[in-house]
Amino acid sequence: MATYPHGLRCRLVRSPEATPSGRHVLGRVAFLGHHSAPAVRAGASEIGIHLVGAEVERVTEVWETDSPVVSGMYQDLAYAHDGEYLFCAGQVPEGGSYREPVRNAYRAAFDLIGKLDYPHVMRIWHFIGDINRANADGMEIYRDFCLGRAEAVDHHLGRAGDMPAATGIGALGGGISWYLLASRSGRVRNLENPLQVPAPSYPHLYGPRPPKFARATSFSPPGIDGAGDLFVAGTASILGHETVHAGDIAKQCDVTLGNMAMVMSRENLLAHGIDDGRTLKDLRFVKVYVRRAEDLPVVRAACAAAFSDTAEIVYFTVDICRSDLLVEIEGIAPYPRS
Ligand SMILES: O=C(O)c1cccc(O)c1
Ligand SMILES: CC(=O)C(=O)O
Repeated sequence: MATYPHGLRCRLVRSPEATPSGRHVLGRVAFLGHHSAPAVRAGASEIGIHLVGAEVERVTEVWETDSPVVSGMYQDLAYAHDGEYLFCAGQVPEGGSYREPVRNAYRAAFDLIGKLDYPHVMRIWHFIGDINRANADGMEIYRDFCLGRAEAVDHHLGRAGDMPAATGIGALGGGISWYLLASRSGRVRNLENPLQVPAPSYPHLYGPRPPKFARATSFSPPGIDGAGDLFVAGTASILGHETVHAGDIAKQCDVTLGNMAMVMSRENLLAHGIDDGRTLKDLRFVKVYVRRAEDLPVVRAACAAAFSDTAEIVYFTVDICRSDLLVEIEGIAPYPRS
């Protein structure tokens, strides 16, 4: 993915293969037909997320570095780190309420980040079973999750503390599976999108505490100018804070892609003090989440037109954090651009 010293690299692997020589695996995220608990396997942190039916191609996202890795378990979190990068994965079991277990899981991760000294979190992913269903108290599970996360973030960063680009999406299995990437000395800058209200400022209409994430995160290792690796958060058909084009998959794709293009644009990077600019064609690793399987052909066509032929694009059929959203897309535009 990147050619700077201490390179962090992502690969999407469709069948088991050997790690290229000189590379070391920090984390493996296997998208499977079942969940598997975070564990250390062959020296790397590994988690299995139930995101595909038995009939669908399985894929593993592999995070590699070029320095040797130390791995271990910390309170149910499986982690690996190389002196510059930390990968950490966790799973909150299925239950009637997520507020407290999510708060505890986030606290464990903040503790680990502090203890190991990787203060710059650059990206987080969460896969939430029954995301649109009610918990035992009648609150939508996504809102319940957001509440626990917001409380942990308040505690560790303070109310104004900002969080990096994230994904919060459905899963086929229950509970919450999640993983993050952090760095020791790189520079993390969280970006907003002028077309969207920052998620942490969403009105109470969407739940008692807002989702704490940025629209994109620029990660620059020491010595690299510009945006470095640009992580674009899970993005959907939201303008301002409102869902637009409920029920219309083609229009939701257009708005989603427009939001992604805007957050990466030169205009937006300059507005955040970053002298750089990217387009949808710079995205190399794209995950596309589609609520209804019957919408896949329309979404595939929109993505094929928008993204580069050399982009790796993976499609999953899962629920999305608002019941009226039909599609959500995330991606990574790595440094250097090609
Ligand atoms: O709550 C989140 O972290 C989140 C982030 C991005 C998209 C999304 O649907 C949810
Ligand atoms: C996708 C989503 O949940 C958001 O942008 O708020």
